Amino acid sequence: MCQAQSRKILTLVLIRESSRVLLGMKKRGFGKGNWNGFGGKVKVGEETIEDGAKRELLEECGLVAPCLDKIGELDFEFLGNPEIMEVHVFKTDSFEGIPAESEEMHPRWFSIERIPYHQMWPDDKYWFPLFLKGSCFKGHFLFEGFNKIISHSLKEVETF
Ligand SMILES: CSc1nc2ncnc(N)c2[nH]1
Repeated sequence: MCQAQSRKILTLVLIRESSRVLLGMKKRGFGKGNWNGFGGKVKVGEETIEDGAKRELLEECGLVAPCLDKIGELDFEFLGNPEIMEVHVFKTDSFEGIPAESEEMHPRWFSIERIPYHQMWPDDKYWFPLFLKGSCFKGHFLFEGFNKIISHSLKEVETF
């Protein structure tokens, strides 16, 4: 008997300069202890998913990003959980402000040669290199628990 599946729309923003990427150490909640992009839920009443992404970026590290480029869509599924996380991934290299710590996140710049994959979600090592080379991508990751990927699919796409 298959379970009905529902989807939760989430955002993920990566701030990229020529040779470095801004990541945030998640201080609490889901993903605590991982270096993540910035993002989270899209609120009811927010015009677009991109608006939600901009709001989360500002809340989590104090940066204002006037425009975000959509670069990816990642579906995360967890064994036994019918709710699929549909994560819309954005990047930008233009922002205002200085990265600041929040209750959620401790921001830090990482050289693109030294991305801390051992302290990131296990899926990142698959799609982050596509982000770093400027590709757009679509992927699906099936997790058992939060640390084991049972299966995944990932493809580069022309554009969104
Ligand atoms: C639940 S799987 C997941 N992978 C992720 N990669 C980067 N940032 C996140 N918030 C992520 N969540």
